Amino acid sequence: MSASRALLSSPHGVASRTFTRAAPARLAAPSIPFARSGALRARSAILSSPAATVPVTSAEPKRRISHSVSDSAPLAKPAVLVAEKLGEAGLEVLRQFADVECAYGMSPAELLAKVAQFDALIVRSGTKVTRGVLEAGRGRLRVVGRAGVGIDNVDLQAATEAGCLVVNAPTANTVAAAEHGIALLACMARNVSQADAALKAGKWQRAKYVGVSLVGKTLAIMGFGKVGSEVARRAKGLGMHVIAHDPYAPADKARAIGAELVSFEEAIAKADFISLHMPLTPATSKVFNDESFGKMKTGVRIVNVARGGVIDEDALVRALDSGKVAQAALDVFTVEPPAKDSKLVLHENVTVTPHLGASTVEAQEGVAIEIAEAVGGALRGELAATAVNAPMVPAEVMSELAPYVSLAEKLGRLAVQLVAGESGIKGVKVVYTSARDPDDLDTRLLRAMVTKGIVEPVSSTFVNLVNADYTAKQRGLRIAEERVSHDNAAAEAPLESIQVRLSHVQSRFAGAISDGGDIVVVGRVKYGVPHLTVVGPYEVDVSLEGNLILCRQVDQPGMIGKVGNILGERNVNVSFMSVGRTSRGKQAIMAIGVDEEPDKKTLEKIGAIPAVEEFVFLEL
Ligand SMILES: NC(=O)C1=CN([C@@H]2O[C@H](COP(=O)(O)OP(=O)(O)OC[C@H]3O[C@@H](n4cnc5c(N)ncnc54)[C@H](O)[C@@H]3O)[C@@H](O)[C@H]2O)C=CC1
Ligand SMILES: O=C(O)C(=O)COP(=O)(O)O
Repeated sequence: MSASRALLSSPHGVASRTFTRAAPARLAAPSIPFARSGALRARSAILSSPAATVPVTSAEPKRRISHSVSDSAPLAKPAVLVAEKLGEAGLEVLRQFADVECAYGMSPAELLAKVAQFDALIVRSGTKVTRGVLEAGRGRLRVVGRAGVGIDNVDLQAATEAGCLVVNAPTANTVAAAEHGIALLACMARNVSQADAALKAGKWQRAKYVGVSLVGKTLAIMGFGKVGSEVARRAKGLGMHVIAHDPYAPADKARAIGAELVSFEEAIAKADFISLHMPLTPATSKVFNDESFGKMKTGVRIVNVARGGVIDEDALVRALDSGKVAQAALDVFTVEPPAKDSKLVLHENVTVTPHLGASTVEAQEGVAIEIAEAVGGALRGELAATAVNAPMVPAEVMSELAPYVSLAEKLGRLAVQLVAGESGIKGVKVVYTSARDPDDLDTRLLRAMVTKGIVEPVSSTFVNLVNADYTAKQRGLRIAEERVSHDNAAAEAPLESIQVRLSHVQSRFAGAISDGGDIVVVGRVKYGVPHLTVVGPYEVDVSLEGNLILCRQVDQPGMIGKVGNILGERNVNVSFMSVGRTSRGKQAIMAIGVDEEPDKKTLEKIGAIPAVEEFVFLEL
């Protein structure tokens, strides 16, 4: 049996059965059951790490990466460069297996000059691990450890190209960030930093610094993930009314904490205080801008311990000057450190801290240990649950399976980008249609890819084969699977189609909602390329490459030409176009593959065509 066939083998042995997998309670190295001989080889290949250059056999107790040293040769200790302050407890862990050099405050040139002498580099948010750094380290540098959550300072693509594994420490600083959010909230409301500065300057100004109370006020938490939900818990304890906006969070998780999930518009309109906890993604970049500030209550107060880039900082200065926003408390900035003459930082109604969210003794100890262990494990070639750029499957297994793996991820990405509103994702169902023997369909890898597609575009979590089920469980995503037999015994392809269904969820594109009220997308592989074949009730056929515009319109002649012309005029190259309709003369949808993202004006022009009822731009 081929490696890819082995990957699809199943222990279940029953066709057309429905089963819901409960994700494992504890994270463990995955055990993938295989029914046939040859499977073990495939299994060990799947589990070997990204930089794997030596395929290993299942008999080996530990898996290794990129070591050319034979087992009998004495192994030199790896060298680890720690470029930013790391907790002593983590340094102790590192020293047990590595020669450790701490070189804090290096200039970019110093880092470039040094990095080639090390097997691993550990950083926090203050060091830019650029393509140049990764190229300078090529040949020796195998692991970059980010002692914290956000990896926006690491060039992931360059790391992957250099065969360098990037690991992070995503959980140990959650509580610290939440506590800092609460600290800023209270400080801001009571003018603590302004009053402190005044008193130290000899001014006793009790009347000037009358604050506002928190109890009974409405706090909107934007981004109900790890940090946001901890802030919610604490704010409830302060007697605040907590609402939250997170289109991808499960409503029952919010309910359990006593927070109500609402739409973006409702959250910002109702809030007295707004606390930001979403990751910086293309969708959240500058989402707090003139328009959104305009919709807030006059006198709203804003806290940001997420990433500076989610706020248009010039617009915030304008809103502070006009009094629309009464106060802001900021731990993070678009550029760090911000300019010394930054109007925002110097604004009298703004409280600032220099990216201190994760900076508690306890969090730094936790993060340091978490990253030291992750780096140690990665250097030994063990599986890294917190690997950020680990590919799911090594090359030899990918040959036949690659398009299905990509299809599963892209359907997940597509489905999650269609989600809108306040209800959150209640459940995910993946339906595989296959002509293969039921024993030959283990869907673990495909399920992991769907999870990756759903989670990564909207969070700071990175999903790989090791952590997929754990991540889904942690986020409250219940992923049910169904396998449907396809009656085509001669079919060579492992799968006919994959359907991803998000149950009872609101959508940015009503055309993606099926009869049952679910967002439904279906795809299949054609000529080795993943294609989208169904959206909601509509059949389409568009290759899943580049980006996609979905457009719902009244079924009438000339629509393709109109939309095509608008895109052509703006130099947007159309790679694919397909129209699907439920019945003649009623409604149709157009799926248009485009190489580049059309600008706002172009999209508005498409929306202005009278027969167009709705449209959405999706990144694949
Ligand atoms: N200031 C500091 O020192 C620290 C900052 N952070 C930052 O805090 C942020 C949150 O971190 P975690 O909670 O660990 O991440 P997380 O991934 O657990 O949570 C992020 C949440 O935001 C939601 N989200 C995504 N797009 C959204 C949108 N458009 N609108 C509303 N919600 C959206 C996601 O569904 C997810 O639930 C990250 O940006 C992280 O880098 C984290 C730790 C320390
Ligand atoms: O973990 C994160 O995302 C943070 O923002 C913390 O950054 P730091 O490690 O304190 O430089």
